[in-house]
Amino acid sequence: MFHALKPVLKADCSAGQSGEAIPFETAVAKAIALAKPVRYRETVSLAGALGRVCAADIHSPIPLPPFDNSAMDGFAVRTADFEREGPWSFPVAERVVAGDVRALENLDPRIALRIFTGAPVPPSFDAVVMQEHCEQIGDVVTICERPRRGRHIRLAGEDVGVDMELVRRGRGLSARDLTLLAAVGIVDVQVLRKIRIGLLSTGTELKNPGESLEHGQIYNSNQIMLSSLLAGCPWAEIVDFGMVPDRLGLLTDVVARAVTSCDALVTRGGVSAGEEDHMVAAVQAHGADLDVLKVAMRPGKPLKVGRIGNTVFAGLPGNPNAALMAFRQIVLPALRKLAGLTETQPQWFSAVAGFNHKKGQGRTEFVAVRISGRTETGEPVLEMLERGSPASFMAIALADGIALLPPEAAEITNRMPLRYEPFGT
Ligand SMILES: Nc1nc2c(c(=O)[nH]1)N[C@H]1C(S)=C(S)[C@@H](COP(=O)(O)OP(=O)(O)OC[C@H]3O[C@@H](n4cnc5c(N)ncnc54)[C@H](O)[C@@H]3O)O[C@H]1N2
Ligand code: MOO
Repeated sequence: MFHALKPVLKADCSAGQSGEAIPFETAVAKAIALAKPVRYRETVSLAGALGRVCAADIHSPIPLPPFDNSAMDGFAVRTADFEREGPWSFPVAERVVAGDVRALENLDPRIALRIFTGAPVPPSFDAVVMQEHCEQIGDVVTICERPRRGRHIRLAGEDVGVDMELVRRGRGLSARDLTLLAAVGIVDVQVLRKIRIGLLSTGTELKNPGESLEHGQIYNSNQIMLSSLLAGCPWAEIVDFGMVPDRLGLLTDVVARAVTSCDALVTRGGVSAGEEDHMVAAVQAHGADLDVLKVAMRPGKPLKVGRIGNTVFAGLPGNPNAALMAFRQIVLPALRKLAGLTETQPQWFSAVAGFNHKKGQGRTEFVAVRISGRTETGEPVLEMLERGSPASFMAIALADGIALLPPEAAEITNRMPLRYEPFGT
């Protein structure tokens, strides 16, 4: 007996599967354009500033080094004292160690000073001779080679000048930035507040790892994928809305909570064409304005991006690799912009294909790849894993990174230049 079939296509195609897919680059530009950077600032200590977004340009309050100092253990001398031919002998008048705060001025002519690495070089002394090139007997040092003026002296301000720009606003503070700030004595920095990102998985089939699985059910893997990716983003704070079955009313309720408390809402699943896909209807019930409805990319085609009032909305497709690629390539750049970061895009490296692959022309494809070798010039040769299936977990788990297969190509042939993004960047 046959059941009456429900019509599959809705007249208004509200899930957004109707219409042309927009090019990948256009989708990235639209997603970035709709994210407006947060403005609220807070002050944090250097110890808590790693990865936070610098809110104002920072200039150096002092020079580096702060004073002329010795780069070697040895003897400080005045090059004008090296008259006629050597060797030259000088009485050793003082011992200057690192941290010596005495003002050693008006010292006698034709003397040398015992000096150590990092110790201040007194005025009028203009070279340091390494102790390996000196012979000290009692209080007299003998030097055989005439030193060059300035030799082994690190001059005040030669590294960093007063007022020099150290870090620019919009930069995610790195360990190297914080090292520089500590070196000039800065204690705390103004950063932009963390953005609050709501995470939500939808799917009646989903169970949490640890729960028992019945036929037809699967474990929710997208949740940990996204929370782990965002755990590496110190400029973001996660609000976890858990898992919600594919029911419009329930989804609408969660969206209502998310828009009042989050700067962005990132959902997974329920954005495709079937009548069990309610995510779009749920956000539209709250007046969502969607700029991206369908992208000429694989995987990730059904990605939705827009705004629900002041909240950025990203509806990732449920297929794990589609969620991963759409998140990394389109949603993450928008979230980075929202957090106030100036650099939003992934960093691509050049590589070459180590495979042949027929692809859809006009579509940008992202495939899991492994480095199988190097060209003569050192570029990675990429092996494509699992033919780019949007639902393969193993391919992504085994991959070294992602290759971008450009839309203009209908076929990728061996040794074709490709863009490659290693995982971990
Ligand atoms: N008639 C059409 N069907 C589909 C189209 C289409 O254009 N027309 N697009 C396909 C593409 S491409 C993708 S990608 C998926 C996206 O679908 P949804 O975003 O609606 O996601 P679901 O249907 O809810 O799930 C898809 C797939 O992923 C699994 N899933 C969902 N959530 C999770 C999770 N948290 N962890 C692990 N796996 C998850 C789910 O069980 C499904 O197998 O639509 C195609 N269909
Ligand atoms: O976006 Mo889908 O993953 O291409 O199948």
